[in-house]
Amino acid sequence: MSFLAYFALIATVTVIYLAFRIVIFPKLKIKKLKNKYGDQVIVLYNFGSGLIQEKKKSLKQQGDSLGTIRKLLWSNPKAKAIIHNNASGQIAYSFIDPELIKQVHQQPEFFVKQVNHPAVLYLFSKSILCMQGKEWQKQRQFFGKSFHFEEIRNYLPIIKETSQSVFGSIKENLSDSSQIEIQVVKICESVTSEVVFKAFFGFNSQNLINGSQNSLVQEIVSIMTDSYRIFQFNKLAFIKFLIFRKRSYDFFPLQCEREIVQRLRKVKEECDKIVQQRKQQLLNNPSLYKYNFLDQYLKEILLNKNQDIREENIIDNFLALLFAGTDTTGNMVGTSIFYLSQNPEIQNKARDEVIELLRKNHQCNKMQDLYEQMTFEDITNFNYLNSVLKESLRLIPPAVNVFPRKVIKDLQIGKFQLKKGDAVNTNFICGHYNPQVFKNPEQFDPSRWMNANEQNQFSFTPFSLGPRNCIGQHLAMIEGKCMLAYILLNFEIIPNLKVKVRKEAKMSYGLIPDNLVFFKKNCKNYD
Ligand code: HEM
Repeated sequence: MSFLAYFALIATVTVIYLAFRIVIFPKLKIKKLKNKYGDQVIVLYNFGSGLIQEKKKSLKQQGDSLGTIRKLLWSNPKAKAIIHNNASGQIAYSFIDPELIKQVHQQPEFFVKQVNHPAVLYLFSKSILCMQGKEWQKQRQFFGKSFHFEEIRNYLPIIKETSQSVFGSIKENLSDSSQIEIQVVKICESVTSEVVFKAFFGFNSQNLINGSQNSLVQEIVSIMTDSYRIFQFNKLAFIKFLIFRKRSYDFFPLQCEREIVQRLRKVKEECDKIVQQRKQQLLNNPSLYKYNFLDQYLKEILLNKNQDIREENIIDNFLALLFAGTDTTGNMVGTSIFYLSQNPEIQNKARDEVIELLRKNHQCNKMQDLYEQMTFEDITNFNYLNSVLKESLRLIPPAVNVFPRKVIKDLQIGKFQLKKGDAVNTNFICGHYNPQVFKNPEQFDPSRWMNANEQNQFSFTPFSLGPRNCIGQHLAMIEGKCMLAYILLNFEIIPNLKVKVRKEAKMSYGLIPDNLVFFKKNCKNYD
């Protein structure tokens, strides 16, 4: 047989295999499942892309990536799950019913996290985010201690100082009468990313990477965004991803993929330099240990000789915290700032709470002094501000899609029989907009959270649930309240009426464009 004939044969077999895997198998299976479960399920098939295509269409037509899903839910009130295809032809269940979501997340032994994105794997495969089983348990136990609610008070000085430095520089550039357009998520992310960096390494991230204008943190955040964009907008990269999945950077790399890999390598090398330097310092002088993640790691390894904690996990875990804690928390605070701008009464009420509580607890009047005196206890007592953040998380949960889970043993979830190899995608948005739990679900109403009866822990799950829930949730809420307290004390938040706001599910779910509000110096007299 000639080379050409071989090539034609292989190409034909590949096309037939892909047609079966991506089109015929999922279509038949979805039809079968619809017959079996009837109106308990909504079914969706999108050629080669699963829900990704549905979200793109929905953003274009309705200005909300999740608009179609929301409409489907409302027109199918009996549905407990959406069954759809994933990009690779896998069958995926997205449960709607909170009880079923709870059952999935409380039985992690039946699932593994399915992480296919090559950049995510390159950056985090040896981190808590991607690990499974016993390895994950060890990491979670070690990290869990530092993220305990009471431990977060140790990071408050870092959070206060970073918020003040970022938002304070905006204030310095404003005269009493002027106002300035604010890129809300971008500015909030510059706080949240720096907080993770400082909490991890104990100093700030000003050091530049050779050849880049960015600080180390900015470079990492920008690599993550760029690598997601490649899949979104480069069709060739996406097709390669469908075929090679997590190895797609390894085969026939495109120029843009090569660049990402180079940048990833550089970032890891920079982080490694920091770790090695600190290790040497501590070996020379153990009395230098401080309260930060890196020193705690090195203490376990060098002093306590803990075999479970390994040096090779340090950088991946730092990158994982940065990935998990920057964009999410930035979007939560950015969304809150947007809603406060749209609702002046709520904004005033939140500001009044902060000023009254701080004045009651401290002997000072000026906004700057109040912020400087603010303690961990004050922040935990900002109940209304807490409700503002929760209401933003309900309406626009930044982590709307958790990593898909792959079923590793057949199991029953409610009436649904899940087979080994199926995927489970969780869409928290469904519970968050359930009108039976939240009256007027589309309305931004923080006061609903002041009434404890209205809370339903399984319908409101922005931080996921079960043993693999968000380890950084207390840190995120304290950061959020601290940033909002600074903003409310120092600025009036004014809506940018020129922008047409949309809701996009990309790396996080959030509002676009980013220039959502103006800040004006708060010159009111509160005496
Ligand atoms: C508003 C802010 C945040 C939201 C909405 C959020 C949401 C979530 C969600 C939904 C998960 C589960 C993901 C999954 O199972 O696939 C998760 C996991 C995680 N989050 Fe967060 N997160 C936030 C902030 C943070 C912060 C500030 C940090 C740390 C600096 C953090 C670190 C992590 C880590 C390490 C995991 C993986 C935990 C594990 O697998 O054991 N998150 N987060």
